[in-house]
Amino acid sequence: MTPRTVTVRVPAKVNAQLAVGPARQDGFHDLANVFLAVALYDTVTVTPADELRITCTGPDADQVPLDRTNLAARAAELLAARHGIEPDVHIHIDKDIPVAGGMAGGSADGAGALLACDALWGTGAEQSQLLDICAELGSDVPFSLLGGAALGTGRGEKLTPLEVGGTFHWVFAVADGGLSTPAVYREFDRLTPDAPEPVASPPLLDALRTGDAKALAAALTNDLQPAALSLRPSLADTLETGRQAGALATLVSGSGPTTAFLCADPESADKVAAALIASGTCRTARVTSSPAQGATILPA
Ligand SMILES: C[C@@](CO)(OP(=O)(O)O)[C@H](O)COP(=O)(O)OP(=O)(O)OC[C@H]1O[C@@H](n2ccc(N)nc2=O)[C@H](O)[C@@H]1O
Ligand SMILES: Nc1ncnc2c1ncn2[C@@H]1O[C@H](COP(=O)(O)OP(=O)(O)O)[C@@H](O)[C@H]1O
Repeated sequence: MTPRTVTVRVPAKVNAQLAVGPARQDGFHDLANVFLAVALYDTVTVTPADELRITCTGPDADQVPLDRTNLAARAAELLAARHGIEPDVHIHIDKDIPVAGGMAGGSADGAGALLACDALWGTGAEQSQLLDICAELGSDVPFSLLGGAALGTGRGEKLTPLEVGGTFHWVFAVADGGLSTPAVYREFDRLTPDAPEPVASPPLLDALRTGDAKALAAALTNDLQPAALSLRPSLADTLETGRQAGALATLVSGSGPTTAFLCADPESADKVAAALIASGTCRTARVTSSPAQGATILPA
């Protein structure tokens, strides 16, 4: 029997390494993108309806498009088209991942809607077919489906799962307003005319495998960070506040403007979050951990 409603939980991500090569002919950039899923989640619920419609709740809900440009709507349309059915479904997104924050919230909703519609419609797609649709939706979407940790090559859509030997503790400082991912890549091109081919860092992969937070802190890099700081110079104050409060490492999350702080333990993370909130250099700060499971159907 096919279910009447399906709810899927999908994690945000941070890029432990984001090595960016030169712009390709198609406008994308080749990456060595070490994705790490973090335990901040959107939940996507799908229910049969007369036609495709989207609703959204959560603190940033007013910034989420409710038309067919929403990645969750596009996911439902792509899956339905492949199976010759109509995408008549109500998709509700309960959004906890910051919008346009460099944490792949839209990608999470795309992956979540795809998995949920597959279960609702009984289309029974293999994971490899779902991953292909994810790659059509966006470079980060396959990782949202997979979760855990993975190296993304190509434009980030070709994934190799990575082993993670422990729990890492993070604080994310949420900024006011988002940053446009294409604009940050354009600024990267301007600042980095001779970008080398991107390569994954062996010390970083070792640190993930052994679960060594200090080694991971020493190896975190983001080639988009100078571009994000150039477009949003105030992020430097947020990074400095977290560093002074005891973070092991500070980093812009992907294309930003969310900033990420790797901490030694949950107590240190609480202290860093409190300092960030008190400083007024961010809208809010969230304490969480990684790795986190990819898109998961919740029990009815
Ligand atoms: C930077 C990263 C790091 O994981 O994520 P965010 O920080 O935005 O979440 C990703 O590369 C974002 O991936 P995603 O948001 O899925 O991007 P897409 O929809 O595929 O592409 C949007 C635009 O970003 C640029 N883009 C994206 C990926 C890539 N490898 N090279 C690019 O140049 C292109 O201008 C493209 O038109
Ligand atoms: N489900 C969605 N949730 C959030 N944003 C979405 C969604 N679908 C499409 N978007 C669009 O994608 C843009 C990037 O959003 P998001 O994925 O949250 O950020 P980022 O790419 O920085 O991780 C938003 O500004 C919005 O216009």
